Parts: sequence; structure tokens; C-alpha cells
Amino acid sequence: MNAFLESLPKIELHLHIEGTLEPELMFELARRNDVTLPFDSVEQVRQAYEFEDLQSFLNLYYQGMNVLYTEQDFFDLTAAYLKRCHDNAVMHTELFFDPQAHLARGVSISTQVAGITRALDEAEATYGITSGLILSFLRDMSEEHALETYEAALPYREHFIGVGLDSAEVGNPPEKFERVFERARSDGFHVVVHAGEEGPAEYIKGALEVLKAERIDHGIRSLEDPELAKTLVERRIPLTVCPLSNVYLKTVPDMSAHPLPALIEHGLCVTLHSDDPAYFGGYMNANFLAVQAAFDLSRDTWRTLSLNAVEAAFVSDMRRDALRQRIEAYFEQS
Ligand SMILES: Nc1ncnc2[nH]cnc12
Ligand SMILES: [Zn+2]
Repeated sequence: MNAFLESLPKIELHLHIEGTLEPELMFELARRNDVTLPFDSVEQVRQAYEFEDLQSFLNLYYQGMNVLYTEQDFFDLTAAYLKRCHDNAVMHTELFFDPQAHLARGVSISTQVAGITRALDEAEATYGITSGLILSFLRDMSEEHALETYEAALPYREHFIGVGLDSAEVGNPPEKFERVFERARSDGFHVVVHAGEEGPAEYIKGALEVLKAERIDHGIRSLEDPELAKTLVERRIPLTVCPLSNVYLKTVPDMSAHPLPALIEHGLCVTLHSDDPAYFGGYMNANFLAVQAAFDLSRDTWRTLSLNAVEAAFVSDMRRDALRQRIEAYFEQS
């Protein structure tokens, strides 16, 4: 089954490009840009991957990305991730970037977008991997800053497909960002929101009702509110679940305690992804294998999860048909 899962054609819908920064590249970019890291070696960075909660991870995540300055840095980061996609049989990826975190170091949105999209275009030409870029706002900053960032990003609007909301969840409910999401929606962007990762089910409700999220990132606390769970099922709102992330950030005690089987059983539109794979023990295949080791899911359940991701992707009808056919053909032949 593991070999079957490794080659299974996949769709990544919850991935922070800054969370793919492996320590080796972190050191290379630090040297290139004359940045002093608070670590002596690659091993020391990896040893720091012991998180207590989301905030303790975010501290290291923001620290790590401080080596990114030039268009080439963003290209190298994204190209390395796309090579991993190829190795993990990923056919399509929708990735987040955190422009506010880089603006704080004086790196323009133009530089960020140019480097990332150059790598995305190359990967489509080289590997046939299609992609979409999602501009994510940091919820621990003000809505004014999000609005300013949105304005600054608009000249590059052709390069992104949607907006998202990430960073420290508890104490920063979705309602705080009502205006900027309304604005992005009216400009035709897709809307996704991190909710119910550490925060309560109430935040998922806010993401859905106030920000009108089309997908919920994580959403693992959805079952705590049965009415909400019913709405999510009826409206086929996808939950982009990241199992290894949840274990690493201790939002679940261990994989065997993950609510994934209950979410699937409930009929929710669950999809599986990798979040910040450099920090959480691996990419798509590592997540699939960890889930399989814990829950021994049937082929039929894997087919459902894969087709959920086809349904949840922000792609044209033509691309959706092609993605579905690749998955259906794989299940028929393997
Ligand atoms: N797992 C996560 N939750 C919230 N914000 C993030 N930014 C990067 N990874 C994140
Ligand atoms: Zn995330």
C-alpha cells in the first residue's frame, strides 16, 4: 500500500512556501545575503524542530525566512519545493506566501511574486505541474496592514488566485478581517481561511459566515459544533487537513488521536496536505504514509480523499477533468 500511495497522483492545497525552507538552503541563503543565523549547523536547526504549540513554531518559521531577500532567493526556494512535488507525484499545487513577513525586511511584493512565479512557470514547463498562488494575510497584524498589503499586491493580481489568513489563530478571530476579505471577494479572488487549527469551532463559523471562506484550512475542530459540521457537509466546504502539522504542533496528542477518521466518517469534504513540510517531518508522501500507518485506510477512502481534492482545487473545468481522470485511471490500473 505504501508504494501505491507514494505514486498516487496528488493535489496539494495547503502549503506555505516559506515552510518549505530546508536548513541546507537556509544556510546557503544566509551566506549569500550575509545574514547571521542563530544556529551553528544544519543539525542544530533540525534539533530546534521541537514545538510546544503553533506560536513556538511560528517563532522559528519567521526567523528562518529572514534569509530571503532577492528574486533569486524566492525562485530557489520555490524551485526546490516543486522538485519535491515532482518526487511526491503532485500534479497540482496551490501555495500560500506571506507577503507581510517579507515586506517587514524591505523585500517588495514585486520581488517575492517574480521569484515565486518564475519557478512555478518553469515547473509547469518541466514537470507539467500546475499551480496557483494565494496571498495570505497575517492575522496577528492589523486589518489596516492587510488592506495596505492588498493594495500593494493588486498590480500583480494576475499572479495570484486568492487570499488566505494564517499565523497566530487564538485571539485573532476571522471577523477582524471582514473588510479586506470583502474587498478581495468583490475583486474576484478565491477566499480560504485557517480556522479550527488551535482556535475553537466558533472561528470556523466566522470564517464561513463573515469571511465567506470557500475552503477551511485545517478545520480539525469542526466536529465540536454539530450544527457547523452539518453546514460544512451540506455545503461541501473542503477542510484542508495537515496531519503531520497537527502532530508536530501538538494540536492532537499523537496521530492515533487525530480526528481524521471521524471527519471522514462524518461525510466532510476532507483533503490531505503538508502545511510546512520542512518543519513537520515531510512532504505529501510523508503525510499520506503517516496517516496510513495510523489508520490503515481502505483504497476506497483514499479514492474519496483524492477526488475531494479534485473538487476543492481552484482550477478550470478542463484542468479539473484532467486531474480527475489521472486519479481514476490510477485507481483502475494499480
Ligand atoms: N500551520 C500554520 N498555522 C497558521 N499559520 C501558519 N503559517 C505557516 N504555517 C502555519
Ligand atoms: Zn497552514
